[in-house]
Amino acid sequence: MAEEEEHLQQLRSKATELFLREEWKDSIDAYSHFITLCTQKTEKTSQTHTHSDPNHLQKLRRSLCIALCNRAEARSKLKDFHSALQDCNHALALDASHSKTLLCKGKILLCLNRYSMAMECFRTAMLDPQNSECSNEYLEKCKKLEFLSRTGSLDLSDWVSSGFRGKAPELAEYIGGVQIKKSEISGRGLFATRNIDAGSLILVTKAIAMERSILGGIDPSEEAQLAMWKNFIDKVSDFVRKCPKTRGLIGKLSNGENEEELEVVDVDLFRPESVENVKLCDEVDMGKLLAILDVNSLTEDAVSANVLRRNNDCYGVGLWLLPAFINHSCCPNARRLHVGDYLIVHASKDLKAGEEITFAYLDPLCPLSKRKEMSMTWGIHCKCKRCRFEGDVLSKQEVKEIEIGLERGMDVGGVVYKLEEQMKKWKVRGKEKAYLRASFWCAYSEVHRSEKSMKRWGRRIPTLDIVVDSINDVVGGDHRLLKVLVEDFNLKKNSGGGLVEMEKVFKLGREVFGKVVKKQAMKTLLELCIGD
Ligand SMILES: C[S@@+](CC[C@H](N)C(=O)[O-])C[C@H]1O[C@@H](n2cnc3c(N)ncnc32)[C@H](O)[C@@H]1O
Repeated sequence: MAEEEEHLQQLRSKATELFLREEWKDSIDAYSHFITLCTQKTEKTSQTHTHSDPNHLQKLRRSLCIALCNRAEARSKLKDFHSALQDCNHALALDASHSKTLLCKGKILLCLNRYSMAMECFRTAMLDPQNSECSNEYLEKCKKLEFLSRTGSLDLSDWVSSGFRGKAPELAEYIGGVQIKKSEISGRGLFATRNIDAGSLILVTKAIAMERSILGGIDPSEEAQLAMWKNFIDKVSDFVRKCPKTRGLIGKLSNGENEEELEVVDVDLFRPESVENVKLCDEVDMGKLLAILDVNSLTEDAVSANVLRRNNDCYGVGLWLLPAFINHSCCPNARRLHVGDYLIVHASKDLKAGEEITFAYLDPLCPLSKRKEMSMTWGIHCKCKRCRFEGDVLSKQEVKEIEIGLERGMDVGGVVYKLEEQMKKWKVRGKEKAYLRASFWCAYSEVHRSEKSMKRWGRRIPTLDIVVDSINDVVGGDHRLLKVLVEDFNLKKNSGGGLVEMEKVFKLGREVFGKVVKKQAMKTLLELCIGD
């Protein structure tokens, strides 16, 4: 008996030592060994009641509770949140008021963005004077995040005003008025359930996994990209293995095949607090997982990420679950912004209830042929209204000549003039005119930048603000259009005018960056936009 006690004592000391040295994996193994033996001993003792010390059972339970709590903490350090939570629940079943476990469980729930549940833990942990100060700090943080996640009232102003320097602001997951439905574009899509005005927040989602790499230069080597992609896959598969909920949800994403037959998923499953309702799936095989990542992963190419990348050549790839239901359109109505591991999606046009929310997976200010080429990498064959219209027009000899002329370095003013004249002849108006202008944006912007071209063509082609307005109407906010407007505004401001232009700039600014910043921070963004 004494030998058994001594062995347990030694095991516990070894596990604690490893834990204090932050050797998480080894300490988990040592605690697991201790927990198994201690559980057996506890059961035996409680069955026989033969031990002379009446406090013995209580001591064993206490040791078991502490060991489970420490293993939970070690597991959470390795991001094995599911098993860590199980340990916490087991420990709390032994002692419901064990404040260290309550604190540990609260922190894990906070990492999983389950704010209300975390708050409960911190409130109870506060009852222990030893942990009350720390629990209170966490409780306050949790309250703020819970409010953010309920209301979506995000404000990135301070961070933006500092030029994205320093620590990114604490964000919370938020799901606005959206639902997943069958889409006419392909498979399932994300739809607005209420009217959402341009600039308003739609979603804030934390990545399942992200990999960032300092790739150096604008054209990183294939080797560096492959290494980053491999690390990313390892991270996702590790997470999927450890977390049944994530496994269940990833299994619902498209792998690019038979999309029309895929199940329409309830958006509530993606709320961090609604864990228990997910129908768990045992396994996602590696082949399917790779296909899913291929179809649904996003690179960090949004504006804030670009700014970050400019500072340190950082480049990232990640998987965000709910945004993975957003289909592509060449006339998108939503944009994304990256902040840390979070993806922020906002409306870049006014959305009507019932309307499908779409991103541009590829540059919408490109000619159809280029867009087709780029969409091959996504494995999609876009059949949006714009592509269908341009497909018809492009078969016309005159447009072919315009394209060839551009490729051969023909005077851009002449190209724009010819295109505008042809559109008049074919009676192309409104949106359709904007489709073609968007496709030839390069030529429009170049001619307006060149004094020489403007002298020659200026009076025969539409002004830049007419072009920007019409393109903006179909592609939603775009930073290149914004840059033009800001430059125009600066010119007019210097000659004493510019109020109307300023209003336009701020409107387009909200479409490009979202309403997540105050006016002062928007000015910083506009300056960055010009500098690009
Ligand atoms: C990120 S998923 C979007 C959600 C997907 N429709 C679903 O049901 O899960 C990307 C896949 O959707 C399809 N897709 C998205 N936009 C498309 C478009 N404009 N045209 C054709 N297919 C599209 C393609 O199969 C693509 O690989």
